Amino acid sequence: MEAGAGLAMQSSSRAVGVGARGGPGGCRSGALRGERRARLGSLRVGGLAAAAAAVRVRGAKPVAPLYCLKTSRGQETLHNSVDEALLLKRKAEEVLFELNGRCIYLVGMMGSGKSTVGKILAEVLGYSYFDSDSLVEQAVGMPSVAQIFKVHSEAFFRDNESSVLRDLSSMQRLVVATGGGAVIRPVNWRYMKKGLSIMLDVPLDALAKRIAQVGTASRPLLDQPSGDPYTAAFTKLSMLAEQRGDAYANADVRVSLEDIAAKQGHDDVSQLTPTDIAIEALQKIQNFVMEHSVASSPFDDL
Ligand SMILES: Nc1ncnc2c1ncn2[C@@H]1O[C@H](COP(=O)(O)OP(=O)(O)OP(=O)(O)O)[C@@H](O)[C@H]1O
Ligand SMILES: O=C(O)C1=C[C@@H](O)[C@@H](O)[C@H](O)C1
Repeated sequence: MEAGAGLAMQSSSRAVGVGARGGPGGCRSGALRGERRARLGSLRVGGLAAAAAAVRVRGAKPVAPLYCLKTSRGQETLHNSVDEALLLKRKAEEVLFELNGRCIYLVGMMGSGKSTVGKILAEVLGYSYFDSDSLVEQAVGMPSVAQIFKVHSEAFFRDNESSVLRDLSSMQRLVVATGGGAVIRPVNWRYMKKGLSIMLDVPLDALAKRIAQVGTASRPLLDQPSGDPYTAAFTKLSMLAEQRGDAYANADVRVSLEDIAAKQGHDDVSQLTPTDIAIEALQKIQNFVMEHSVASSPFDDL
């Protein structure tokens, strides 16, 4: 089956909310409706670091700040998530224009949050979301990447991964969460360079903790039948990171969780929400597009 045949089935641009921690209880961008929307022009962001202290629509005068009310932990969290959702929405509006339909490819190690952050970006940009691992599963007709590796081989998986990326590269307005190893084949970069690529850079310790939490069975390159899952994941991820460092560096922008945490005054990346990361990704995209004047679409000439 051709990889492209499954694309429509997988698309989901409405997959997740944009609230704090990305969880079901998080505050969604729907919070923008009503009177709060009118204040968007100059919202002071109490819940984020000083760097993100103010968001202003061009030419608008500052209005009353929306600070966290520190009366209770719950209220503070609510305000933080409203601040985050508004900032995310505002950034997405700016970036959307500059993207001009270009696709976004998220690259990074296993567990780096490509799917989690990718769904948020797709939702706020109104893009369709695809996961290249899932598309390979559909194309091959097998329920998991792990099974494809077992029954066929890694090389077979990689061939199909390249076909999927080739098919996706002819489209517009997509956010694609790529497989962790998609970066190793130069031909995949030819496809991904039709859009903008973002590398999610997450410390290995945080990756290994995330992966150990859910187990390694679904990730064949990390799977180890016995032993401590954290140690197994950490050891293998360290090796892969070493091998793939240069390949990940091909990405147009790098989003470092350590940098975001430092800006926000956290000493641990685990305190960052997926929304924090999505906001930083949008900011980095905007900087990249402005620096490289790539506002025109690669499809303009076609
Ligand atoms: N910012 C975050 N903070 C804490 N946990 C997170 C964060 N982002 C993602 N996670 C969790 O880490 C795990 C991996 O995330 P996700 O599936 O988005 O990564 P991925 O890069 O798509 O992984 P893979 O390439 O292996 O499929 C999930 O359990 C997810 O809930
Ligand atoms: O890092 C990798 O090489 C992989 C990551 C996963 O997303 C899958 O694409 C597969 O398990 C291989």
